[in-house]
Amino acid sequence: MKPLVLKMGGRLLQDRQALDALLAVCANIKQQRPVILVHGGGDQVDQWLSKFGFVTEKIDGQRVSPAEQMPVITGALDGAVNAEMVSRAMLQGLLPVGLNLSAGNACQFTVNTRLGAVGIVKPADATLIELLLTQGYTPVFSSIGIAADGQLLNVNADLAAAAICQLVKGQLVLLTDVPGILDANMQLINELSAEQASNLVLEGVIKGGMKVKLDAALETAAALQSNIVVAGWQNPADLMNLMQDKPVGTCILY
Ligand SMILES: Nc1ncnc2c1ncn2[C@@H]1O[C@H](COP(=O)(O)OP(=O)(O)O)[C@@H](O)[C@H]1O
Ligand SMILES: CC(=O)N[C@@H](CCC(=O)OP(=O)(O)O)C(=O)O
Repeated sequence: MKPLVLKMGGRLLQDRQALDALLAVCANIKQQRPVILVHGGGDQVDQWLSKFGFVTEKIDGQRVSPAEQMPVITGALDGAVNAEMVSRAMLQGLLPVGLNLSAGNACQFTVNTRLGAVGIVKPADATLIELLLTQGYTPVFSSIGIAADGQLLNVNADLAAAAICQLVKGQLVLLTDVPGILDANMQLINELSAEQASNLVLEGVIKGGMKVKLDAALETAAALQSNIVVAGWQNPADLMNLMQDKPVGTCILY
């Protein structure tokens, strides 16, 4: 069965009850099919950078990441947040293995120099992931990558999840802190075509972090010829419903 590639936004880690409930659902799903987790941590990076006295900004939903800030960004995403995610997943019996995007050459990168040490991620080698899945482990990816010359790179976690999903030809679900993509009246959009989406972007209705999520979803939908769901993490039953093909969140059509 197709692996489920689940992206969890960093805000979820600040709500331990919701995180544990969601990971319990993942443990359930894992009895039927492989699960891969990819996590963000944007809020945690904000906190770490400010503690270290750095000022930070985002352009079009992506963090400007000067090389001198990368030890702090890496410490937050591939250190504290990844370890926390692994620890909570372990408690749910998921047999998690913490990884970054360069583990086993899973992904390769070019550098988005306009944003500093930000990686443009592409899927590369699935060998390690497949090995782990075959043995019953749950890969838990941070969104840190390493360029061919060894430079540490910050990758938006939605785009990271999209690349991992394309690599394993999985089912991508992007979980966030809102119930899905909302229209101009803040109502949930149930289904969205690429054309409708681009109009909503032009109208300024879909922006910032949600625009990046949409890009990640559209790219993966086209690559895998399958629909991609953006949904909220607040109600863990939603994920179970989604696995039973019930409509949840916003379905982005390929
Ligand atoms: N049309 C939209 N519908 C829903 N959220 C939107 C929309 N446009 C912008 N957003 C913003 O995008 C945020 C989700 O993106 P982001 O903060 O990057 O989440 P995550 O950390 O889960 O990746 C929402 O909390 C909301 O503030
Ligand atoms: C380049 C870039 O923007 N990287 C993101 C990586 C973390 C992330 O995407 O976290 P969420 O999913 O919690 O938003 C950042 O530094 O915030």
